[in-house]
Amino acid sequence: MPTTVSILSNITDFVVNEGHGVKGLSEMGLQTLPKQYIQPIEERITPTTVILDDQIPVIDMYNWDNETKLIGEKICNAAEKWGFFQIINHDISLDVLESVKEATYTFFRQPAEEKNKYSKENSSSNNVRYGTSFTPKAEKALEWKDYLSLFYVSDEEAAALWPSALREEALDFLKNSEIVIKKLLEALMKGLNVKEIDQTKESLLMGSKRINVNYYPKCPNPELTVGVGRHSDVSTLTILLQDNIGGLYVKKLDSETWVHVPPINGALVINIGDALQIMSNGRYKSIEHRVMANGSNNRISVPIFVNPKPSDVIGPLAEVLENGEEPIYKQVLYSDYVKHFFRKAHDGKDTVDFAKIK
Ligand SMILES: COc1cc(/C=C/C(=O)SCCNC(=O)CCNC(=O)[C@H](O)C(C)(C)COP(=O)(O)OP(=O)(O)OC[C@H]2O[C@@H](n3cnc4c(N)ncnc43)[C@H](O)[C@@H]2OP(=O)(O)O)ccc1O
Ligand SMILES: O=C(O)CCC(=O)C(=O)O
Ligand SMILES: [Fe+2]
Repeated sequence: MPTTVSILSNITDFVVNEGHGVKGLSEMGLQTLPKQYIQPIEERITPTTVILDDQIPVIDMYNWDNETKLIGEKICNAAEKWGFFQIINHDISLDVLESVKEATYTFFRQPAEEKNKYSKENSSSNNVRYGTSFTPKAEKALEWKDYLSLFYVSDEEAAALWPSALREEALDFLKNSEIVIKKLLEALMKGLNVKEIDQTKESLLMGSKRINVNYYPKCPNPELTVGVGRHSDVSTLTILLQDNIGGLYVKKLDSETWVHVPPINGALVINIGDALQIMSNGRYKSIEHRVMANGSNNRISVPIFVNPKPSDVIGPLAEVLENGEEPIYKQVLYSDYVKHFFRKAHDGKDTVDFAKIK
């Protein structure tokens, strides 16, 4: 049985290689944050940069069938001004949402040896990955988060490869989100002058999906570290289910200030990702966000990343450039873009420079 002292002398082994994660560290009852997790001051979330008198829009989807245009305009406005919004009355049942949250706990409660079967080193597939922080090998300071990441290929592959602790519940959330994803994309495309989402567009906008489950355990000295560092998602859009703890912060456009995303029971947080920022030639904003660690509670979240297919080439859509607008992004192979994102530590909005016309 390793002692606390021996674990602390080799944090990376215990947390990363043996698969105990930060959950394992947290459950040892640490009083002080290990030095590996101490973030530089400029990366910590401090009250001085958080504003309380503004928040991301909350959009009610209840009357979608009768008010498609009005609700669609609110969605496009939010995508341009905030890049983030919450939706309520979206038609995914509370049961589905509660079940996937519970299953997330079921997965993370398992022993480290069980979860570590899905680590990068041990997983039988690149499409299923359990890990901690973001990309520990490339990070100067680690992030206080464990995750399981599941790339959806087919129900058959999920049945064969996804952990049974959450397979059904994750698939249910994915399947039930399909209708609202299509509504959101339909509205966003109308705002870009795209009349119809044909097969090519469907692949570009939602050709692949990844569902992550994130676990942020209670943290000693939460003010010195982060749950997730500043980043924008590389998706087309992300649908995020969060629990009632809070801690997600979003950067306000064209400012150095941040707003908190308050948990609303039954709501989903939607954000525009880099792929849609690029396709819209910068009209829709893929906004930086980050997660604060929490000193009193464990927190979980479940994002679904709706993406182009890895083999798609993305760039500003022809419909957006029709009026003579100059493209600010070039055409890039989506899998190259994602690999670039995953190979470096979180660095705010720098990923999108990969696609910028210099
Ligand atoms: C984990 O914490 C996160 C995650 C995020 C995610 C935000 C998103 O927006 S995810 C949306 C991602 N898009 C897709 O999944 C699109 C489709 N997928 C692909 O194109 C490919 O699966 C691939 C991701 C490009 C992987 O390609 P492949 O060639 O098969 O694999 P590798 O060469 O091994 O991967 C390249 C490089 O990335 C690392 N990596 C791969 N997958 C993940 C993953 N799920 N999580 C973390 N890291 C991953 C892999 O280790 C490789 O790095 P090396 O250093 O080993 O070369 C947002 C915020 C978070 O905190
Ligand atoms: O946990 C959250 O609230 C956000 C997580 C996130 O930004 C991500 O996984 O990309
Ligand atoms: Fe994110």
